[in-house]
Amino acid sequence: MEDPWQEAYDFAVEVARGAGAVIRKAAESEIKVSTKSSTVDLVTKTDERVEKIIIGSLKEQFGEGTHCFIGEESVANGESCNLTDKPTWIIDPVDGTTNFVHGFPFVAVSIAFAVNKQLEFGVIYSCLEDKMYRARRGKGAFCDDEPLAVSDVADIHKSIIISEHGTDRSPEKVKKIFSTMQKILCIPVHGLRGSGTAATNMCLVASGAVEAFFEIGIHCWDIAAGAVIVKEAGGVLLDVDGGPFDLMSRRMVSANNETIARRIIKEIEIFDSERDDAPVQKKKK
Ligand SMILES: Nc1ncnc2c1ncn2[C@@H]1O[C@H](CO)[C@@H](O)[C@H]1OP(=O)(O)O
Ligand SMILES: [Mg+2]
Repeated sequence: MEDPWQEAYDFAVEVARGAGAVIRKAAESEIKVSTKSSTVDLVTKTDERVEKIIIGSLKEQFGEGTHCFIGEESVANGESCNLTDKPTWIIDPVDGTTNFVHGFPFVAVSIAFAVNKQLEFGVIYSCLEDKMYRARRGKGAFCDDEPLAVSDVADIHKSIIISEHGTDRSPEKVKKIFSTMQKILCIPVHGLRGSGTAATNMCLVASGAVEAFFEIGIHCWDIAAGAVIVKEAGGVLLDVDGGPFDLMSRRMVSANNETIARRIIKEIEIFDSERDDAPVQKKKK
């Protein structure tokens, strides 16, 4: 078969659009909030409902036996988070749940697809802005059919960098996060930002609106689709220690180029976070 995954790619775009419409509608009604690992780790009925809709549609289209599914809420409910060679969908139904709860206007549906552990395509629908980002390996990245390209800034002093604070409030981790941000701010850079969703942050790198986004603590479903979009827009992905990007490692630097990525890496204070594919799966965040 010449182009085996085009149908899956097109279908993912439509599924993301439909899921985004459900989220938009839910954002207009009363949002009932529960918590997962801590009081700041939020989940809503919409997260669970939208994940069921997405996985249900994909299973109906592609069959349950041949394709595997890694979804944020399924993993929180005890399902496995192992990436195998099988065709695998990696799904975050509502990336930016805290934003969704507060009405902060960046919320994204993130759907990625990997085969033989290689990411084939990624779709991110920023549903409150109504922007559809997508990329297929080797075929470029787009936002609503406009090609995307990363910024050409190579001087860190002329950059905007995104990072986030995560959901862990242990003082040692928060201290490292703020110390890293302080060091980067004082390089100095033009500014620090954060949209509250890793998926949208990666789209901002791919669009050239910022030069880099890095974070420790994120999960594979937060960054899988964004990884394809950043790469296809001409950007780079690295581990926070400068090694190769590892989707299951819960940490990542995405940037417009390697010079910017490596300059940021010099300042990052690394802290531990259990891998997504750690042998014993607990409820974690
Ligand atoms: N423990 C964690 N630490 C850091 N970021 C996390 C995190 N858990 C989830 N994230 C994700 O990182 C971004 C903000 O830090 C969001 O995309 C958020 O996804 P979520 O909204 O789906 O939970
Ligand atoms: Mg997420």
